[in-house]
Amino acid sequence: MTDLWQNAMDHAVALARKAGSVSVCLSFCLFIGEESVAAGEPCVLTDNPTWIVDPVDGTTNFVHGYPFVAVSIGFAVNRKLEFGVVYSCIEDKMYTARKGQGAFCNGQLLNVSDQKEISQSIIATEFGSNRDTEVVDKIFSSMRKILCLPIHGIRGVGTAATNMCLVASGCVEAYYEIGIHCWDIAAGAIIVTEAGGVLMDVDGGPLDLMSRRVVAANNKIIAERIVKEIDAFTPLRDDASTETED
Ligand SMILES: Nc1ncnc2c1ncn2[C@@H]1O[C@H](CO)[C@@H](O)[C@H]1OP(=O)(O)O
Ligand SMILES: [Mg+2]
Repeated sequence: MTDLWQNAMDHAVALARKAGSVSVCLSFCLFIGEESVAAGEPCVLTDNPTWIVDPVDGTTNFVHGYPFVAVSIGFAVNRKLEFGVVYSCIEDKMYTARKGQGAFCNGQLLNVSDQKEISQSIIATEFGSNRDTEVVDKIFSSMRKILCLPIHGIRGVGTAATNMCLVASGCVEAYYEIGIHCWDIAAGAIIVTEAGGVLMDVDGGPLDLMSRRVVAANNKIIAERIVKEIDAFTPLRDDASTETED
């Protein structure tokens, strides 16, 4: 039987190669994109097939020439991700994952790290974009507590999509951040789970794509260990102005 979404995924791969020029929509699909939402389009995830796109993830990096920028294309049906494509443009790394079929980087199968000891782990996170001192204090407090568990180190390449692919690749054990948007993490989310990893909210509950909070980890042990140390806060949801009743 023809795999309809595989065809769509191949289309996404081809488009991601044209980094920065993504303007894609099948006629029956909805679209959530950083630029379209900034232009006033709704940001609501329904059961309809929906593209969730960030044409340039790592905008600050891009502006400064810091060499990590990604195109992120997720595709959800019935609010569940069917596939994800992240193209790390400068590195020329194409990460792909189709539900139930594994995660790949340039065609090589990806597996998360099998590390269970937090003290042997590298954790990725970011300082974020919010400069309110209360928020910055919470971000530093979380980092301080996690660093002093202790862990091997903290990293972050400035793009959520790439940070998640690094979890999928086994280079870092986990990535967490508060303040990102659904288009930053949608594609990376399925790449992480297809590589064997787990996703959760920063309070340990299930991931909510619209909540602007994410923990992606190689396993539940590491995820739950860092959740204990995160000073959580609650940014305005991505779907705040468009929430519909279920
Ligand atoms: N207002 C903002 N400023 C900077 N980074 C932001 C942001 N909102 C979300 N992010 C995302 O957070 C991560 C870095 O902390 C990046 O994936 C970045 O995506 P962006 O480059 O597409 O904006
Ligand atoms: Mg982004």
